[in-house]
Amino acid sequence: MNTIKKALNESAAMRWGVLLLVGFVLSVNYYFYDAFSTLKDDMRTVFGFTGTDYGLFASFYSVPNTFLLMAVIGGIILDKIGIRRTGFLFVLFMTIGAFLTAYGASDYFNNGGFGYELMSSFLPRFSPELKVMLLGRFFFGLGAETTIVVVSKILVKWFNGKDLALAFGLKVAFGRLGSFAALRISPFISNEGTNLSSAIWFGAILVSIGLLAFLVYMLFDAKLDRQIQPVNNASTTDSFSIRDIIDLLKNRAYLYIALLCVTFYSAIFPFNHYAPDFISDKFGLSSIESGNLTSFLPMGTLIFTPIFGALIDRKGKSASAMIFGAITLLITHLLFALTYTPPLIPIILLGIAYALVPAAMWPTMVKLVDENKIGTAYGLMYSIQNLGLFVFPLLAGAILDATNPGNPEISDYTATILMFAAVSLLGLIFALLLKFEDKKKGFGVELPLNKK
Ligand SMILES: N[C@@H](Cc1c[nH]cn1)C(=O)NCC(=O)O
Repeated sequence: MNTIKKALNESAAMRWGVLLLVGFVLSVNYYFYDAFSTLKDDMRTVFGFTGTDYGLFASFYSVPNTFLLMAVIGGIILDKIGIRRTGFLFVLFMTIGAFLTAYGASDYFNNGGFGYELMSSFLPRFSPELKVMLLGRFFFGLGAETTIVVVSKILVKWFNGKDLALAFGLKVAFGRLGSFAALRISPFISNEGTNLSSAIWFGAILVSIGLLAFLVYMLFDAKLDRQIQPVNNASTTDSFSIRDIIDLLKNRAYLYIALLCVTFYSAIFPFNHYAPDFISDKFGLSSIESGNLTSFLPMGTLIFTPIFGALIDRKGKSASAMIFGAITLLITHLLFALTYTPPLIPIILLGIAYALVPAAMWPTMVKLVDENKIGTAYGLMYSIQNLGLFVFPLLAGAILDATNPGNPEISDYTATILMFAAVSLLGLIFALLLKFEDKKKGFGVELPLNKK
């Protein structure tokens, strides 16, 4: 009788099952990241948060990843101690952060519960609930970014040579599904702020279910390791050197793509934090209506990112796709800031940019960097990106407050959105520089990703 067993990753059903499990972890990550954008106005009425307070809250996600370089360090830890221990640790951080955030917003805490006095005893400019929520956002960000790097490594482990690009496109789609759900469910539960705390607890509970899903994944990961360990042992000993980071930063094409990454996402994610409130204020919609409208964005990208990814696999033109996406983003912000074009039109344009650039940008890394340095390359790119995700929500909140004195119910977002347009213009310049550098050095960024 034949006793040779297939490794788990050779079964298509197992691979897609694993994608579903870790995709769920990403969905809850993105859910909690985006759940607050439709609650901005509710946090203003319930907690008296100003635009600056809200901007600070959104920005705190990036503090550990930028100032403590946690995304790079997380990537290095991942390469050293492996997927299971790193993944568990960082998904746990994400869960602790989500629960801390919900605790800070809870009625129990705000009625003098555990820690309230302590939190009232310093920095009186910030309310006790904001301070606890900032701490929660810090831990959530610390866990969430490295979790994305861990999931990328899991996909390489299971899908390398077997539909890897499609798996990466679907990974982005799972994230967008979480954002879509957040924009729909969060304002619905909050019900104009009457159940604000429940809306945040709901998100935290989802994140904790993500931790359970990761624990289940760990069982499969351990089994796969038992099956493939002898084969892989020889190739997993590449140690980290600071020289790797210096070499990356000396590679101009890598630098341009990292700068495109920070500017492109800084004109999207921080904008998304304000989009439902902006649309509601400019076009006179309720928070549920503007949340529903904004949710077309992740819904569209959920469908189109894997499709654009599959096209780039076959036809190439990644640099051109990034340039086209950057131009579309610039047009979107100019339409939002300077015209009353029905908001669905700029949202569709934004969706095209938001699907096109990520589909082209993330896989292009394999053309610029050796495969054994790719974890460090992504980690460094995420840390640089988080600098933008820290600065721009803060700047947006400060511009909003400066141009709308007195924290009014309806705000004029023109100056804030023009700031996002300026950032998009910078992104376009870096996309063009990338294309020129590729032409000069011949990395092959415009060539298809699939090998003939
Ligand atoms: N670093 C993440 C930021 C993020 C957004 N939502 C949750 N985390 C990122 O850039 N992801 C790439 C993407 O295209 O979603």
